Amino acid sequence: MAFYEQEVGVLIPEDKLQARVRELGAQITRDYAGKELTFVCVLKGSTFFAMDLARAVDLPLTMEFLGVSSYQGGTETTGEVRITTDVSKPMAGKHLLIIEDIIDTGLTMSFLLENLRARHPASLKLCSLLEKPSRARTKIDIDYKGFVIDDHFVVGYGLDYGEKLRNVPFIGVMKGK
Ligand SMILES: O=P(O)(O)OC[C@H]1O[C@H](OP(=O)(O)OP(=O)(O)O)[C@H](O)[C@@H]1O
Ligand code: HPA
Repeated sequence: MAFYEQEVGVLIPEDKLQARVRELGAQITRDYAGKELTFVCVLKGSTFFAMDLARAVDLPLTMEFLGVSSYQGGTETTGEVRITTDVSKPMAGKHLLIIEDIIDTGLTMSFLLENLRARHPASLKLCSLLEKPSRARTKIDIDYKGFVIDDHFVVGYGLDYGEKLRNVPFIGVMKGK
């Protein structure tokens, strides 16, 4: 029995996740053909999704990583978004695709979009595996979206609860929460 089975139930199973990642990869491949694409992967939550998606894109892309934190281990945002690690190269003139795990209140993405826009990229788009519209505090347009979910605090496939459960292989919900 896996370590998480008593506390986590399945919301989106692994095979459904992987099938959607392949579809998104094919769509991104078509849309960015002939362009130099840079993934801006948002640490830490998007890492599992970003690694799978990168392998589903049939283009020679570059990967950058940008760390932001606002939940500080809990299930409610602190409302204060901080950059914990910045990208390693200038972003000016590049075709940026932000890779995120979840748009929940939208506060993190609102901050990030403004921050990256100010660096004058050639283009800036957003790919998020999950969207939780019931908790949105600001409107975020998602160019590539995996799944829309109801108001659950989700874990797994990169998403954490108190920094744990990121390595659960599916999108799960905490039992009894
Ligand atoms: O739409 P919002 O309400 O702002 O929530 C979404 C953000 O919250 C999580 O990050 P977190 O701050 O937990 O950092 P982590 O990715 O390192 O877990 C998640 O990975 C998103 O970046
Ligand atoms: O539902 C969630 N789960 C984990 N991390 C999160 N960060 C924002 N929303 C969530």
